[in-house]
Amino acid sequence: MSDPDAPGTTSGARAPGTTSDAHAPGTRPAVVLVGPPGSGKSTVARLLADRLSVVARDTDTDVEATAGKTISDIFVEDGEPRFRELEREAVAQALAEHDGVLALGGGAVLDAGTQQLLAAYGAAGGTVAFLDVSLTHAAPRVGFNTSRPLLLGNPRAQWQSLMNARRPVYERLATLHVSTDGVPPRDVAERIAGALGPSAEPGTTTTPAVENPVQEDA
Ligand SMILES: Nc1ncnc2c1ncn2[C@@H]1O[C@H](COP(=O)(O)OP(=O)(O)OP(=O)(O)O)[C@@H](O)[C@H]1O
Ligand SMILES: O=C(O)C1=C[C@@H](O)[C@@H](O)[C@H](O)C1
Ligand SMILES: [Mg+2]
Repeated sequence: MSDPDAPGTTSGARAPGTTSDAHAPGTRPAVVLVGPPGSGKSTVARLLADRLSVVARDTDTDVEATAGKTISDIFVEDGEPRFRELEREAVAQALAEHDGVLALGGGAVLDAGTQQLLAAYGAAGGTVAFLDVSLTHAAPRVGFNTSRPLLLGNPRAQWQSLMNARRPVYERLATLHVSTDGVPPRDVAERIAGALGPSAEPGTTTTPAVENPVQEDA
């Protein structure tokens, strides 16, 4: 059994009121990863956390820990609205207390409150990285099996439909846009680490290579 707080591990949800990561007031994630299913958020979060010597956290894992069941079971037994409620709470809690790499569930950005929190985090200098991927590259990664309840039925069409609806949101909230098509997860993590700049690159003075600066909405 690995140490849950070791660098690169994915931490789960904590009991309300606990502070096992010893977060100081004002603490925020080093980076938040957003993107559709199969974009590599969970995978890259672990690799990037290793790279930065911090802890990775995944709101999907947090929701499952809180509910005591898998996301698929939450969808079937409690419905998507209940899942989204648990997800909204998990995201808010993680944004408030996690100081490592934070991977969000693919649809977390659809919630208006979450959008506000992410916009404020980005405006305050936080990094929201949108892991972009095309259907062609997402398909073999996701495998389109039953563990992703929203992709049941016609997985390819469902994925593309989700992505079409969400792309504007991902792009609006992102402060960093990383295309992952044909890019191995480790290289995706490396690109993000490079974009985070000197604070994530001890001993260097490299200018952050932000590929897609924040776009302010009117
Ligand atoms: N850049 C990449 N290139 C090739 N395969 C990748 C890449 N990123 C992730 N994968 C693979 O794709 C699969 C899905 O990745 P992962 O679970 O990290 O995606 P996700 O964005 O977290 O999806 P979800 O939104 O469903 O949680 C994994 O098998 C992973 O190894
Ligand atoms: O894209 C989505 O809406 C989802 C993605 C997964 O990360 C899970 O959060 C869940 O399966 C829903
Ligand atoms: Mg994931």
